[in-house]
Amino acid sequence: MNILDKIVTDKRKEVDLRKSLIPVSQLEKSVLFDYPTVSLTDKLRHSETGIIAEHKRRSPSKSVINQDLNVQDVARGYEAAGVCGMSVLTDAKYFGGGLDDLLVARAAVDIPLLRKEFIIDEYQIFEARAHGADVILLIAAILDKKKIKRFSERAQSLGLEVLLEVHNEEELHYSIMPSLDLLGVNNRNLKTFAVSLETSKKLSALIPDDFVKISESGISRVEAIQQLQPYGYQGFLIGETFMRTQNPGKAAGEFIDRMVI
Ligand SMILES: O=P(O)(O)OC[C@@H](O)[C@@H](O)c1c[nH]c2ccccc12
Repeated sequence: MNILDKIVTDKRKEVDLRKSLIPVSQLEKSVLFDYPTVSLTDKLRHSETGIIAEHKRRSPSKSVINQDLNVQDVARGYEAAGVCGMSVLTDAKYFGGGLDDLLVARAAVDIPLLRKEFIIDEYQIFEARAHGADVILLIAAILDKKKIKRFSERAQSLGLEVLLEVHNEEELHYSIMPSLDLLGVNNRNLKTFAVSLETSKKLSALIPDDFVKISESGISRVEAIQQLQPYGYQGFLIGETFMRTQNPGKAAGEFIDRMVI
């Protein structure tokens, strides 16, 4: 079993348990459920930098990245740095995150928040909405076309935007549909952890212009972004490069400063 299969197997059990504890009807009653959402798409279309900064304590590929920070500080730091949005890992077992992190970030900042999660069930979309997300991630590698359609339509009906993540041409072919807002190319292969910016370059021409394109993972230098921009990328998802430092907000701010010189 590859790591992605393992994550999905565990996620199935986790979601079934969560569902039995908190029904959708209860999530719908949460204060945040009807709270207005902010558009990441709009922010990226009007930005010259397009940085989406991630909160990630650890990962299966890198083990511990940074366990010592508090989410509120990180979120405020990212917002002050001028990022377009923040991605919050909510998976506990493999990434050390949780839905509480999303709630704390929501209380701290107004920038668009992405729930970074392995979504395999519509229930998780209701959870995302109830915990202050503006955008959800759908990973093509773990979903089929029918699910992508059902989940993305559900998300949009709840006022959320949808970022679809792909890693290869085949995934792109079956998953492009009008109910998506943002198309992300993951430079990291989630099954092998191999990282290559070439993935973003190769797939860019196959993504229709109506979607905002995001390049995800393995970005550590401004030069990488300058290489990707001519391929039409308007968003850049960066985690480790910022989270490895003691002050991710400061690192993001310095990175952005270097971009606009
Ligand atoms: O830390 P990096 O290499 O900058 O990567 C961030 C982000 O792209 C990565 O965490 C990610 C992209 N897609 C995912 C799907 C699930 C979990 C994590 C991810």
